[in-house]
Amino acid sequence: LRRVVKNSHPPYPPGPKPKFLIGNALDIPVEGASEIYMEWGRKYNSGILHVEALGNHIIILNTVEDADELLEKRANNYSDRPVIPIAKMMGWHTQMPLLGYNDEWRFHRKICQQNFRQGAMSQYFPVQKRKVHEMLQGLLKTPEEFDEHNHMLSISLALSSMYGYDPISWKDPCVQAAEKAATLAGSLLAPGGSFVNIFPALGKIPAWVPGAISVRLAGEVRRYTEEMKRIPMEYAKRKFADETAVPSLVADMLERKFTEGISDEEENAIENIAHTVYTAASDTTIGATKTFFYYMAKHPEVQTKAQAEIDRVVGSKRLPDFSDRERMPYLEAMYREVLRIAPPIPMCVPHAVSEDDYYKGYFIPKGAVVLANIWGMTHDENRYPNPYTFNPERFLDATGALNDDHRVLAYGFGRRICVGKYVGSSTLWLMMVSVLACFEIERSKDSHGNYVDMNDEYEDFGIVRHKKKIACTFKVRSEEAKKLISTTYEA
Ligand code: HEM
Repeated sequence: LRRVVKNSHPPYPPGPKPKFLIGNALDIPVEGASEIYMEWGRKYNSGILHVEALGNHIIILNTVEDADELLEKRANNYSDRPVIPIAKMMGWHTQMPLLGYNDEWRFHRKICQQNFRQGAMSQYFPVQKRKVHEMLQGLLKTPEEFDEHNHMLSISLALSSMYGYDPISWKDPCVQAAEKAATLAGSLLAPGGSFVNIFPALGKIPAWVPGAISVRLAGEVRRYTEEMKRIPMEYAKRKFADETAVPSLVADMLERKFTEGISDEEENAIENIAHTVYTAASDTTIGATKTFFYYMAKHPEVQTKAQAEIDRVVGSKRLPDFSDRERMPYLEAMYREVLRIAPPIPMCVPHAVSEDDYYKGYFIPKGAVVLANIWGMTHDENRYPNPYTFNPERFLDATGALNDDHRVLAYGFGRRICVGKYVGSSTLWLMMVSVLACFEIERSKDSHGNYVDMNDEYEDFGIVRHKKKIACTFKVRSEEAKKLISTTYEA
């Protein structure tokens, strides 16, 4: 009786009824989770939901108000991360988004904040401009390979700014290792992607045992991940020794190491951060760029308005620059709309609860995983009327100036909010404005001149969601634009 009294607590938030022994294991969605959780929200008439599978509790937050209350105001209790057994087997457990809420994470976060705060952004402008110009050059030469140019922009930008490593082609061994690691890891990290996440003991089965697929795949990810770390790190060290290193996070660390001296802890943290940025920054920026291409091809009228603003502010004698940003409200609204209509991490990176908590009369147990449904929040009709329509004007007032909705929910919440959001924002903005300054993006046509169907689907890779490949063309806007791309690139 004493145990029953001690263990009694208010109810969990509403959700599907758990089944005997397995709880909600079969209810937890594997694909399109954000839409399903929104439906549950309507069904159970609640913005906060609960499911339980094999002793693991999951809390889903469908509204900004609940996310603000728990992840922001009660951040002390909601900033941990769940332990994901397969991540350790892949060698990803030291990546910053997966670190627990502890001193190691605080130390990493401090270094990131020093390097990626808004005031430090101008140090990345030269490399961002160079990489975006390389993308324009690629789109000019081989427009049909727009998807590869998109991947190259994000991957090479991260490698260049973190290590001073400049991959020149898609076939670069480091880029290849990154692509393979990301694809395999995506499938293993997806909900239900590996039984090891549910039964950690399965991770101890040797890879050669028939059926130990997750163990084998995790081993492959680990090998590719080691390559992703080794190749650019060795390169950075070689360049430093030759005194030919260009500015980068790692070059700066090596410089300080051999002049003033730094602790092993700091050296380790910087190596981790360099590697984290390369994975955290690329998949998200690639996803947002795919969405941008898709909506431009789908909505030529939006493209025309954005190009009119670019022509008015920048003209045709130069390419756009960061100093133009403040004078381009329509482009800014478009950047916000791209991240609203398709947030690249629709269910956020999971947070975890450090201590038992009570909210709105419900019980939230210690250790519960908290999923913030970012997609659900950016498709809330009360916040964004006609949420499925791509409409940058929702971020403008009647005079065409930006309204006061400055918050980009796609970057997450509280103390774990994306620490690279200013880097992401400046890269995406410069990419969008530069591509539109130089190209018309159009739906592809068949041999009879009829538009071919656009694929409207998205697909999930682990926690990241990307637009499926689309058929579109990139036509350079003018001879002047063509010349600008070539000459700026050569300069
Ligand atoms: C469009 C671009 C991006 C989007 C949409 C995005 C989104 C996110 C989200 C949703 C989170 C989790 C937030 C939370 O847990 O509440 C996150 C975490 C993180 N992001 Fe980004 N991100 C982007 C670009 C970047 C870039 C460019 C960098 C690096 C320069 C970066 C580095 C990180 C890191 C290190 C974390 C982990 C933070 C922590 O756990 O404390 N991200 N990002």
